[in-house]
Amino acid sequence: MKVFINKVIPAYGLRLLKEAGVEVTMWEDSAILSREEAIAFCKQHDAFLSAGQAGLDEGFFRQCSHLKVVALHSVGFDGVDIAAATQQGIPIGNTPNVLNKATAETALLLMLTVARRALFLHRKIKRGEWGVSQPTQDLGFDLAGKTLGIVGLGRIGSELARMCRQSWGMKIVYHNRSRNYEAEDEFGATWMPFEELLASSDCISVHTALTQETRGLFGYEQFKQMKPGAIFVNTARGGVHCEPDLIRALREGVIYGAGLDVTDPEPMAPDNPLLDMDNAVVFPHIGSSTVETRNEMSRCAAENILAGLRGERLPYPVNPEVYG
Ligand SMILES: NC(=O)c1ccc[n+]([C@@H]2O[C@H](COP(=O)([O-])OP(=O)(O)OC[C@H]3O[C@@H](n4cnc5c(N)ncnc54)[C@H](O)[C@@H]3O)[C@@H](O)[C@H]2O)c1
Ligand SMILES: O=C(O)[C@H](O)CO
Repeated sequence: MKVFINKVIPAYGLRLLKEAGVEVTMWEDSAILSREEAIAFCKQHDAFLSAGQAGLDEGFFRQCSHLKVVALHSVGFDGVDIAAATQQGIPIGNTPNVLNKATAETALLLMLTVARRALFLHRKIKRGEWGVSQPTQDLGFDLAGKTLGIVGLGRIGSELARMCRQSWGMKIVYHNRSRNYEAEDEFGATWMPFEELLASSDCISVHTALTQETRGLFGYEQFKQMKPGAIFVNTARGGVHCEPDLIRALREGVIYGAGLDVTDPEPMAPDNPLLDMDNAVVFPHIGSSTVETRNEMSRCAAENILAGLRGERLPYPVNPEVYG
């Protein structure tokens, strides 16, 4: 059995595959594979482990209908035509839960960095502007005791809520498609309509998947409905906010600041205005980028591949309906 891997994944997951006798081809070049190149490789293999690949659409799955499994090295599966994979009988797997803490920590890091103006202050020292500090100078604001609004209180949103409630005593409000009663019981989270959450939160963190419903959910009108002193954080997908609207809101001081781990497109161009703004911080999509978490993600992906190759149900299935 042969698996094609389109990027370099941790040795941890690779070892699981090799120890099980799977023949591995891994694309180690820094040049990203085109959709056509990925299809050509997949045609020579029984399974595909994808750490982000453009064009996993209806045509891809039609041309690669022989694949016994496609294992994503991510929890998110936007950009993958799941219905088309299911139609071709291909199980898709992902890596849920193992990255909750790392991604929630990234959101928290962005919240703190923006609230305390950390990047601006770092640049100030670099410019030689660390003079006599005045007690009224370079002030940020406390997260402690403030209201955190979470849009999408699923696995990662709940982890962030837990951290912020337990360690910062933040009040948690949320908007989700359905009520999350466990979270309400565990950390007193309060569900509210989207508009009410916008107006009530000192910090808003986005944790929904990117779907037709959530694309462009945050535009200028939504930023205007937020408190003028509020922070916007997005570690979900860049498509959930409208970037030109965010830039306008930040320039006009409509909101206090923004922290982004995700942008649209990725990678962000080096001349993007957000990179020069003192009230914005951008990370290059590193939510799950810790050694421990990436090892665990590679384990999940390898286990999905092995189960798929054996014709067994995937341990972390995205489309369980494929089993009928
Ligand atoms: N920055 C990163 O590196 C990184 C890492 C992991 C995940 N992510 C992103 O985070 C997303 C969330 O991951 P998760 O594991 O917590 O997923 P999840 O499915 O557990 O949580 C998503 C939540 O959003 C809710 N939701 C969906 N559509 C909604 C809508 N229109 N309005 C309100 N709520 C809605 C769902 O009900 C669910 O509770 C992923 O889809 C991925 O895009 C990013
Ligand atoms: O969805 C995910 O898991 C991340 O965004 C990719 O690492």
